[in-house]
Amino acid sequence: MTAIEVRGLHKTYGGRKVVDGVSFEVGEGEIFGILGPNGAGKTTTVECVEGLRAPDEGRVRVCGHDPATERPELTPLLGVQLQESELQAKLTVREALDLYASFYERPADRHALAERLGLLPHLKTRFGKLSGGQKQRLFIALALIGDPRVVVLDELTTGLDPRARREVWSLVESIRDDGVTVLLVTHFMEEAQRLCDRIAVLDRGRIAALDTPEGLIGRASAAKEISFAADTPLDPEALRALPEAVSVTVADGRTVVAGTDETVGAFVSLLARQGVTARQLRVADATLDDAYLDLTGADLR
Ligand SMILES: Nc1ncnc2c1ncn2[C@@H]1O[C@H](COP(=O)(O)OP(=O)(O)OP(=O)(O)O)[C@@H](O)[C@H]1O
Repeated sequence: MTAIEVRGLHKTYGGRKVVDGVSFEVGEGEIFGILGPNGAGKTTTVECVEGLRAPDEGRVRVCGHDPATERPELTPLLGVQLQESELQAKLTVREALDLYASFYERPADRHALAERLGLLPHLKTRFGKLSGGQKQRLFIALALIGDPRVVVLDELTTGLDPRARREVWSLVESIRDDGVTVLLVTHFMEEAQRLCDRIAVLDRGRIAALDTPEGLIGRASAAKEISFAADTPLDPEALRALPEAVSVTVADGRTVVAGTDETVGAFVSLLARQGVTARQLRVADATLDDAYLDLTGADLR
């Protein structure tokens, strides 16, 4: 079943189109990522899904409801974690959970939720005293407190250290394992690659690509990257002539050849023919970063 449907979404601010015909569908139980450079229109798109902004044009449905006009029907079905959320510094974790639970007719079990998110030891801690990771876990708890079918998470792990980020990823996976559909806005390639079933790459208000992480990586112009140092320099022209070689660069004594599996095979034969020994030889697969750069010309790293 389709959990989220977005068709021909348009949004203009002051004569400038920031969302320009965006369409996608998210299946029930899917983690769907929206990735793109700053200002690409990601937040505007998800805020239309959340009913926080009204589209100028287009159709948006969440669990079959129009977020712009069917807010009461949608409230128990949709959980939202806002970008740069803040709570009153003096509010304790328990008070925040109680307050948000009071918005719903049938809230989730607060104790079970706090336990699952590792918040039980912090119930009496004031929001202002929580670490970044603890705050993010609380925001996830608040997004889940209405026991929703769909949850929107916008830049969830920005500002977290690598350990806290991984903890949050495991939580997102466990949410999905419970059958909840997740719409995730992220700036992190590793996060998108690890978590998302499918990703829409948004660029200047349009979808530049929509595919599985593997499918997107397959679109990178170079699927393999060979890098090495050689005592006897290899002729760059011979390297450029390798089948399917996309580029050859030499810097600080290391040569990098971007290409495909076929390039790698031919490169090994070339080494043998010329009797050259390659030191510190590495062959790396293309990553989502490479595909992203090819698709948008932008660098998120
Ligand atoms: N209320 C508004 N009024 C005018 N312009 C806006 C408004 N909200 C967003 N914009 C502009 O629309 C464009 C898209 O913004 P949006 O926040 O959707 O992008 P984003 O992809 O989420 O960016 P980021 O990664 O920086 O959060 C930006 O240029 C932004 O400045």
